[in-house]
Amino acid sequence: MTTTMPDKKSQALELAAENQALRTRMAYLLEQAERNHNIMMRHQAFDLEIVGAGTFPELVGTIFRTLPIISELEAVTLTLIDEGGDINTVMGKLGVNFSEFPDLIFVEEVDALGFDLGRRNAYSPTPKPLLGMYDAAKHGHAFPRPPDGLQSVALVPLLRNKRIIGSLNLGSVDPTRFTPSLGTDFIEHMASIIAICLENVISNEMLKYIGLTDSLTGVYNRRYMDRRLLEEISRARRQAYDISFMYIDIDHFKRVNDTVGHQGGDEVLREVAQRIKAELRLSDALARFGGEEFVVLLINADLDSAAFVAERIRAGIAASMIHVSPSVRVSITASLGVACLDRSDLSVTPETAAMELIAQADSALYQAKDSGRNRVLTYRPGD
Ligand SMILES: Nc1nc2c(ncn2[C@@H]2O[C@H](COP(=O)(O)OP(=O)(O)OP(=O)(O)O)[C@@H](O)[C@H]2O)c(=O)[nH]1
Repeated sequence: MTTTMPDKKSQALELAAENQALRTRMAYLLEQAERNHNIMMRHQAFDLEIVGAGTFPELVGTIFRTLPIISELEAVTLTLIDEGGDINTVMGKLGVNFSEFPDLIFVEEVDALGFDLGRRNAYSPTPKPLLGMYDAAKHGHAFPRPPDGLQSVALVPLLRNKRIIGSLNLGSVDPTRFTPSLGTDFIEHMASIIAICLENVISNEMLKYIGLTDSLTGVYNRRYMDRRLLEEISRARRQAYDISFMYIDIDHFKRVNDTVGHQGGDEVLREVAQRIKAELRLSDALARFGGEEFVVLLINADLDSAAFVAERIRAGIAASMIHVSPSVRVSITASLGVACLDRSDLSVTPETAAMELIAQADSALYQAKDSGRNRVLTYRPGD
């Protein structure tokens, strides 16, 4: 009877303390839930953004810009498998500037990604992410510019239909961020969305490229040149520099076909395309307009310098015989017509200016053919 009071008091104190602890725990859990909710929302917005990316630079740009922020990471890099360098070549041709993406790494084969793949076959389980402390010798290939104090990393395979297309590489200065015991569902899910988006934009860009190139010679086609010409005419007018256009037509190509066959003729077209290309600058554009006709758009070139390049191309084509097979060689010449864009009349639309420029080069080519072939003629207004 006499001892119950202190007990009750201490019980009450204990309850109050427990209550307080529960409240603190509750507040912590609420804060965590809110934080997770925010992270989820940011990731959902990120997913929407990358799913909506229409081009390769837009997609990788978004990944490198946004992912480090929403995931609170100090390093995010991407390694892509590019067997034979096709992705690199096509993206480069479509104007992707890889120097803008120093954290984009291309490797030739899957072994270079650093996953422990062992002997794989169609039934092998999909490889799991690699998580752990950063080790320059082991992970350096995935972090070409490691941030100061990089501590823990996750290398997450990018998978499409069980095929590894690359890896998403995440790095943190927090040593506890990526530990081998951490659950990987979240980062695997993120990597799977990134992999789908990457595959999508890469195939879209490849299709775009195929639609703009000539399948026989690999140079651009008429559709590309028509578009590019309009862009370049507008730019040349704005920035006041010269552009020139050149028609190149192989002489007596019908005879070549008759002599070496259509396949032999195709081989000649491929070789001529290479010989023209060898004389051009990277900024110039070469296209096959169809048949045995090539055109070149020269940026920052007046009529005289374009004629000089044309003469080099003519000489390059005529210089040595073309091997169409180990036992058959043919001599080829070409005629060239060159014209320079008239920038004086800005009331002319770029479309009309393009048509005029093409027609002027064509008329110079006609004269070159007419006056004996294997020569360069220029179009000079008023001549
Ligand atoms: N092998 C091959 N031949 C083609 C291709 N496209 C067009 N040709 C041929 O190119 C030849 C063009 O002949 P023409 O336009 O008469 O001109 P040419 O014989 O080159 O004579 P000139 O231009 O006047 O010097 C035709 O025989 C076409 O069949 C192609 O993709 N491959």
